[in-house]
Parts: sequence; C-alpha cells; structure tokens
Amino acid sequence: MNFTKMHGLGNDFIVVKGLEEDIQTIIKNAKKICDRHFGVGADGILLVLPSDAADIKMRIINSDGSEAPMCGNGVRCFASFVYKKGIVAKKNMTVETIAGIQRPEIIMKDDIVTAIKVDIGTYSFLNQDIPVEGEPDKEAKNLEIKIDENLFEATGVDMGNPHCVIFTDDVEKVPLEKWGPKIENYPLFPLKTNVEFVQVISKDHLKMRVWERGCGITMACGTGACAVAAAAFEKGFTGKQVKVTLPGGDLFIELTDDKRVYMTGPAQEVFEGHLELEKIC
Ligand SMILES: N[C@H](CCC[C@H](N)C(=O)O)C(=O)O
Repeated sequence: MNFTKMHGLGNDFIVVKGLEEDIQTIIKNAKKICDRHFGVGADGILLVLPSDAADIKMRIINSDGSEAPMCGNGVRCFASFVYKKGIVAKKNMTVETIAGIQRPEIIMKDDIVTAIKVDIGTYSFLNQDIPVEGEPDKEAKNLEIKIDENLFEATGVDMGNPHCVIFTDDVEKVPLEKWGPKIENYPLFPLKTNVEFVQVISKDHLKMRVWERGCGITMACGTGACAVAAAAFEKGFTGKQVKVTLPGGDLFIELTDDKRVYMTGPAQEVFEGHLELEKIC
C-alpha cells in the first residue's frame, strides 16, 4: 500500500489513492494500520475515490476501523493532497462524503498551500439529525449526561457527524481519558458521539479538547471545532466568527445566518510511505 501521511493540527491521517490499492483489505485492517506501535500510526485513513456527484469522493475510516460520515481536518488534508497530486486541478472543488458534498477552497501564497477554507455545510441541534434519543424534532440543547457523580448539561450538535459539547471553566482540568469514552458510548447517542469540552476565553475565542468517536483523544477535531462554535453562538457566548484553540493549534470558524459553517485551517504532509499489507494483516 502506497500512502501519504498528513495531519491537520496534529489530527493525523494515512491518505491512500483508492483506485490503486486493495481498499477492502485496507478497511478490514484499518485498526492494525493505524496502530502507533505495530502499524503506520494515525487517527484515521482517508481514501481517495472517484465520484459521480462531485469532483472526487472521500471515505474516512477511524483508527478503530469504524467508518465516519465526515472529517473536518481530514477534508482539508484530502483537498490539499488531491490538488497537489493533480488529481483535481481546481482550487475550489467539491468532495463527496457520506455527510454530503463538502466545498474546500485551496488558499495559496507564492505557490504554497497555506490554508484550506471549507464550506462544511450547516449545523443542526435536532435530535433526528445528530442523532440523539428523544422526540425527533426537539433540539438537543440541554441534554443531561450523568457520569459517575457528575451531572453535565450538554448540547448535541450535528455537523454531518454527532457531537456532544460541554462547557467548562477549565478544559485542562477535565479527565478526558476517563469521561470521554463514557460519553462517547452514552445511551442517548444511538450512533455514539464525539465529545468536546470547551472553555469560553472571549466573545471571539474558544478553547477545547476532544475525545473523538472511534479514535479517542486527538490533537484536533475540525467538525468538533465547528460544533463548539455553533453551540457557543447559540448560547450567546460568542459571535459568528471565532478562533477555536485546540491542543494542536487554531482553527477559524465562521457561521452564517442560515447555520452554514466555514472552517479555515492548515494541512501538512509529513512523509510518503509504502506498507507491505501482508506483513501486518
Ligand atoms: N471520529 C469522527 C470522524 C473524524 C472527525 C475529526 N477528525 C474531524 O476533524 O472532524 C467521527 O467518527 O465522527
């Protein structure tokens, strides 16, 4: 398997040209391939595939082997990859995902890709969209999450994938490795959920940490940053333009009046590699 290792603020991916590889074997062995000791090591695998509905298609496989409908840091890495490889010769492209068509724009300075701005679609708080157990057309704005002796008030957000957002005074004090998996698998979320703890720094600055569904603690989560920006705006904590600081760095999120979200941030290649699949499968 030939691959390119990339990351978006430390949320890292193995990018593979799907038509040139045995993707069924790759998907079946994603956990081993993503293992940081016995495999290549990554939070997930991004598969480049042809599309009838867009310029190109992206499939996302989490490091536990589950398939995700959408990945914010991933779509920035993906867009940079297909542009630089000449697979899609357009700076403004469309990318088909399970969550819908994403619209990344490659931003360049002196022929270098400096950032990617993505129209990541619209956010929703509706139970039926996230999904969250309960009346389908009710908004998941005051979920009660009970973990051990702690009772959290959470906001459920759909960003094409599910997010459980909890506001706190100090994200550094959150025992994420303890609470993350319990919330990820909480009965309210039939498809499990990504978990974000977020601290309001100012009207235009949020700080967050994330436990990702199917991955665990990551350095950054693009859809998670969009979800916390949407939740903070709806609660009146922030405006429509906000910097979200994650352990791996900053993302810039813009919301529109019709709940559309734009995310801007970097994507970085690290190395190209070759893996003999039979050696670990
Ligand atoms: N673990 C996520 C997919 C990756 C999302 C994250 N890496 C991002 O940047 O949005 C899920 O199962 O919904």
